[in-house]
Amino acid sequence: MNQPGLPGRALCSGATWETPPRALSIAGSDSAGGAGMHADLRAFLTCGVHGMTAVTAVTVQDSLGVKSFVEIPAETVAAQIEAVTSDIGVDAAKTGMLASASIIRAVAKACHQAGIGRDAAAPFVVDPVAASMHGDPLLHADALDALRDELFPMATLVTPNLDEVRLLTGVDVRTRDQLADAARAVHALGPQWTLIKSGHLTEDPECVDLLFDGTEFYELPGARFDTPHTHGGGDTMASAITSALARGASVLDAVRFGKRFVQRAVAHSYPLGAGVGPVSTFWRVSTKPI
Ligand SMILES: Nc1ncnc2c1ncn2[C@@H]1O[C@H](COP(=O)(O)OP(=O)(O)OP(=O)(O)O)[C@@H](O)[C@H]1O
Ligand SMILES: Cc1ncc(COP(=O)(O)O)c(N)n1
Repeated sequence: MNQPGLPGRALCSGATWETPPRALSIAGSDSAGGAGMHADLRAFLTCGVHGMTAVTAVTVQDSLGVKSFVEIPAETVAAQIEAVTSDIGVDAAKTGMLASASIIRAVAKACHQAGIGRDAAAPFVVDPVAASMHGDPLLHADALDALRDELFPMATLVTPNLDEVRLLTGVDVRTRDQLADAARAVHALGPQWTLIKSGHLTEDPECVDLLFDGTEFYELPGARFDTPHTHGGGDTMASAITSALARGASVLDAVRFGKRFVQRAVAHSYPLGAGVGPVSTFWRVSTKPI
């Protein structure tokens, strides 16, 4: 759904800027700046994509966990999606924290109307965020059915971690060779592609994620870095994938790019506060003196 942007605007000495691909994050905010829509916008920027947001919830969060959150009314979430997609357009979208069943239903309807989804013009990445890495819930327990029934069948790609796999399907993955069972069980919920992330297999010396299209399995190998600072890793990966999709990549290429991107982000993670620090995209931007 690449629509021509406004004509490039002359800045200085003949320079012009063209409208970059446009990606939409439907997610919660993280006051600590590590995860959620903050991570999404950083990944979009560093992947050369214009980022837009539909905020679903405002969390009170620091490096030690989520203290509380307030939800945005479902109709306001839908209105944000409607506003930006009808005026600006969208080349790919992703979801993160959705908080409640009513927000999920509103997102599904608004995305369908905006041409976002597996059978629509703009690819749709559903990251089924259920809890923070500290275990604080970010999704009401009664919203799982809505996630499974309304959103998964619309998704171009779903990207659960192993806790989310267990919540959604009951499959409990303890070793790498059980990832394929998890991928089959998640895939049965209706997405076009399924990516099972292996970050929580902490006994495994590597981080080998598994991608499945319903027929073929694709292993995504990667080193496991010895760092506790992986806050926002899932959001960063899903947003890098969404950026690549917005730029026209195939799902397989986009996921391979997302894996390389998050690997480097984990490798450059840093401590922050008294708890867990974020993965970093600083390696993609200039740190020259200002
Ligand atoms: N210590 C690590 N070293 C290298 N890669 C990692 C590490 N931890 C996670 N990853 C990778 O980061 C990506 C995110 O995986 P993970 O399973 O942690 O998702 P998540 O739980 O949704 O992330 P988040 O921490 O944001 O909740 C995957 O590609 C995973 O393999
Ligand atoms: C708003 C928001 N969205 C997502 C996460 C998950 O990230 P993590 O699992 O790294 O805590 C989070 N903590 N906050």
